[in-house]
Amino acid sequence: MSAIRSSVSGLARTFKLNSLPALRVSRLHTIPSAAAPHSPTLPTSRISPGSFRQGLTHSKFGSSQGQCRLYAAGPRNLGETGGSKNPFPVVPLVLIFTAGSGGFYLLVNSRKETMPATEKTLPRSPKKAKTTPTFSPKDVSVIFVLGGPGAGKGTQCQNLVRDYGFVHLSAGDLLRAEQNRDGSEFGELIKTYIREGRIVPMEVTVALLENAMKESIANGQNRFLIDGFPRQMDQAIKFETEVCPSVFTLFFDCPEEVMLERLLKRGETSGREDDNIESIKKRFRTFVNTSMPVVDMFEKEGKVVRVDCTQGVEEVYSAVKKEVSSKFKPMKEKAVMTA
Ligand SMILES: Nc1ncnc2c1ncn2[C@@H]1O[C@H](COP(=O)(O)OP(=O)(O)OP(=O)(O)O)[C@@H](O)[C@H]1O
Ligand SMILES: O=c1ccn([C@@H]2O[C@H](COP(=O)(O)O)[C@@H](O)[C@H]2O)c(=O)[nH]1
Repeated sequence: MSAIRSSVSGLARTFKLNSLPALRVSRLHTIPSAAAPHSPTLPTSRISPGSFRQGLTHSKFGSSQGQCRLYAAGPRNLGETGGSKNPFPVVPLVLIFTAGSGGFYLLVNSRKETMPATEKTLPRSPKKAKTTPTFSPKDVSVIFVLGGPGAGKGTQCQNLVRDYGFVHLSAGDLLRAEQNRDGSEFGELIKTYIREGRIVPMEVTVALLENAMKESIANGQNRFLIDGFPRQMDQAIKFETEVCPSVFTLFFDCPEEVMLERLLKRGETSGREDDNIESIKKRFRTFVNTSMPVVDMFEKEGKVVRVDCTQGVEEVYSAVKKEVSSKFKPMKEKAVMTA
């Protein structure tokens, strides 16, 4: 075996592989050498995944050249091969090399047969997580608006839109619109999650928000109230890492009994499938268990502005305005036409 190894590494440093498709070879990168029992004649300790990687780095598989350097080791003295005194060592070496190449080919082909169909089409390296947000906080301002169901988030956002020119994006509204969109592949899923008061998988919601933001930014708007989001820790991290870090979170503090009363009243006319007592109770539970930890996390970062929401709409808005004014200027009064 050692003679074979020496011979191959010393003599056959370059050989043609242009008949092997690149896919089969690239697949070898992921095969541990321990799982390569198919060619007893093949010196697997030399043809480690690392060796292939190194070889492939310098080769042009699938190109017209189609040659692959296999080993980095230097050439060996032919006289060392097995200590043989044969003055013509070329013939056994050629035989050994041919056997080795055949074994190699069989090994490569056997991997191809056992490869799952999906893996054949997958890219070799998994998609890397995004590390830079799409929008810079220098250009785009995001305020998260959080609070229990029925606390009055939407109501106060409307006031801020009027006075400060924010774009109001309610995650719940976006999800409901997607749910009702003809042909949406997520419609049924969203419906079930909303009815159960559960949090829709974040990829859907983050994509809806990001798309809506892009549209508004294209229209020259760059201040956003993101209402009812993030409601779960993973959403918060994904959004701030991949879309845009927030300026702060406006948290509407409201006891459950007040929220329940408001929601039941709203349910008389809202037509919302989750404004009923069963769904409301589930939403309260989700809020306490899943969404409050997000508020707590931002609070620890000193990024929460808490507003008491038990008062009437105007009183609550005075408190909201005070907080928002410290960071954002109100829009100028619209010019009024006079006769
Ligand atoms: N301060 C308030 N006092 C009395 N009623 C209010 C007050 N704020 C909002 N409401 C009413 O309570 C109901 C819930 O308000 P709103 O829809 O703004 O809450 P929300 O927090 O956005 O709810 P959800 O999270 O379920 O969308 C509405 O009918 C609204 O008119
Ligand atoms: O980020 C989010 C926001 C909302 N949902 C689901 O929508 C409903 C209704 O949300 P509202 O803010 O009350 O309009 C909520 O109960 C969740 O089921 C979500 O999944 N993710």
